[in-house]
Amino acid sequence: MFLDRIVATKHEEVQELKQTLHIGQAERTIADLAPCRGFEQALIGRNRPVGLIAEVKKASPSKGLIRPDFHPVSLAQAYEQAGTDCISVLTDTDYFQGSNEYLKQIREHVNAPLLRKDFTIDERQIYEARLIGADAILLIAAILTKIQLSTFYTLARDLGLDVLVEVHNRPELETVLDIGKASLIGVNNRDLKTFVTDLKVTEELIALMPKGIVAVSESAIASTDDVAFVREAGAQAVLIGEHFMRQANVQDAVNELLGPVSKEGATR
Ligand SMILES: O=P(O)(O)OC[C@@H](O)[C@@H](O)c1c[nH]c2ccccc12
Repeated sequence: MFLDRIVATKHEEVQELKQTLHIGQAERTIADLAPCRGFEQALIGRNRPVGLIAEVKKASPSKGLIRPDFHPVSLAQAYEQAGTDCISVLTDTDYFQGSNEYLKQIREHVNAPLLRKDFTIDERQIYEARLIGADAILLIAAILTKIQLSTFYTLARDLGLDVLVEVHNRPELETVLDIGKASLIGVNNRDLKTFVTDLKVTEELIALMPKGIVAVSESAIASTDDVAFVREAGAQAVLIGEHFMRQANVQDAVNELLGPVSKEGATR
């Protein structure tokens, strides 16, 4: 199964990270870094009625090569021009053809808060995320124990990072709510084990979230009807990759899907 393979690959990568990333040294370096840009805060104070995390994504295991003509910095700049609130950057190399380098380069050229999109299974990856310039990390409930979710969450916050905790079903959401730490929760409409997508997952799970959670609907959003559906279901923000990556003009695509930036932003 694909998710098991990815996690196995991550274990190998973590073994390599153990040779190159020393936690004490990382902590000292991080202490001197500029503070993170507020990722969650950017979604709360969003530029449009619905918040947008636009994703820089070259390929995926389910769709293969999505954008052959791939220039990560130009794409991120186009997203920023379009008034995206945040940007997600895939850093996994083997399955998504992403790279830490892409995130570093984007960090140098755009101001929007950045999500390091990867499969975090070890604390070292959290230090690494902060060191390459991320403002937030993703924690995927499907691949972590409750204890890992809790300790990784706290470590990330201690390093100044925001955390998007991703769930796909009710037991995962219940675990995350039971830990009681997450304020930003993403519902992945795609089952990472089967690749089946269904926007109704957003509807089902956001209904179970307490007030005060910033809810993000992730994956398979490609039309204004899709955006309207997940908003109606209570999503404050959407995470969109493939749809934008398939458009020649990414900036226009954002404005067509989400409407123009409105001064009222979240209040409308
Ligand atoms: O390209 P899409 O269908 O718009 O989806 C974006 C994002 O939600 C998706 O890339 C994603 C959501 N959760 C993940 C976890 C790992 C890798 C990728 C993802």
